[in-house]
Amino acid sequence: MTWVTVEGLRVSYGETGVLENVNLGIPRGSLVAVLGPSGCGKTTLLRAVAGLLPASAGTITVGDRVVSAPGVQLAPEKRGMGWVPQDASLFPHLTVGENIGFGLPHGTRAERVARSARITELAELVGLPGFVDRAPSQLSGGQAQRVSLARALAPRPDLMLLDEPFAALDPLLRSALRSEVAALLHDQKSTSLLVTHDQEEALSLADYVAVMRGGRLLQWGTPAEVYEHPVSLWAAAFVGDTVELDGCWSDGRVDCALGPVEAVSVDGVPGVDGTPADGTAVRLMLRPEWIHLSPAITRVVSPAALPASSRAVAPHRLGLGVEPSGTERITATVVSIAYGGHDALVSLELLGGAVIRARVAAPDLPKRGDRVRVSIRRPALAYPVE
Ligand SMILES: Nc1ncnc2c1ncn2[C@@H]1O[C@H](COP(=O)(O)OP(=O)(O)OP(=O)(O)O)[C@@H](O)[C@H]1O
Repeated sequence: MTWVTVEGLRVSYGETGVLENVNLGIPRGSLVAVLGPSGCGKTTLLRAVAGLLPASAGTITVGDRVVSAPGVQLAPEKRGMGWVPQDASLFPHLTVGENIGFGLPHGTRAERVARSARITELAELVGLPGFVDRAPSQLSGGQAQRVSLARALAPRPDLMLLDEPFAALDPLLRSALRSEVAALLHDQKSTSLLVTHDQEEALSLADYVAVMRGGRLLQWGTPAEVYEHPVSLWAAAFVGDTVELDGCWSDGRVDCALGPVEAVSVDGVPGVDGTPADGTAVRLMLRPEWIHLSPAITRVVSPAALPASSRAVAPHRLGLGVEPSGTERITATVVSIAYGGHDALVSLELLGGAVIRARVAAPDLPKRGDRVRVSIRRPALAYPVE
């Protein structure tokens, strides 16, 4: 069920338009990541939803409450939203507990008792039960961010807004804290909107990803939909690594430097009823992990019959599960390997001189200079030539 709806949102700074016709539907209890490059308008979107910026057109609804519409501009504190900023922004003169309880009423005795219980509950929830009397200056960056999260969650908001909440943390802490926070938000059944320019963060945390560019939403989908079926080459390259080759459409395949590669055409490739005409020029896109490498064996010889120095690349070193069937295979030479620990990007020179990159699990790496055969694990995507 859609809980938060943003329709036709336009936001400007003076004469300069920043957001144009933004539409979003956030299902209740889900975490949506808005992913886009610096300056595309992510923070502006979050601020408009929070009520910190007026919209010049469009409607924002939370549940059955219209919080922003022509003639309606509900004040931020009346919107029932929690905000987690990039830098925690704790009140330095208050303790951790007072920070967490900041948005909770405490006029009556019953409210003070409930507030105190909620502070204890949230301090435990974010893993800081012994910290309530500490000053914010005595916290690490990660601990401060947890307090900021607890403060935003305390009044049980209808919508959590998170503005690049992990950007200021070091990479190891960032990845640990973001999984923790995502689990916590799910456990609390929070509906959350997070903005980030980090694709790994968006893909690993979110239930849905909205890709944004130049003040507009380019694509909406689950992380897998956005990664595996990007709407444009720009979106493909922004969301992950790509291998791109020019080619020519021919009956469900694209003839390119990899030979004929099975492909699906993306909207915009000229054709009839979504099917491109044979001979249409296209740009083929694959993810590096869709490329499979196997040893370039040209004749069957028992390995035991060969001296050790001349044995071909051992199949187990090339991540050879079952080789995909039905795909064309082409020979290539390994020209370089960018080692990344868990896996590596292996650059391969094809016969015509084109260089492509394949992602290979690290224990199964070939060596520079090895000859390998290349096959494709799944249909590639064909985009219009830009
Ligand atoms: N107060 C302002 N007055 C005028 N222009 C602004 C103002 N704040 C932001 N902008 C402009 O609006 C555009 C969108 O800014 P915004 O901060 O929303 O982008 P962003 O995607 O969040 O970027 P980043 O990832 O770098 O934080 C940018 O071009 C920015 O220069």
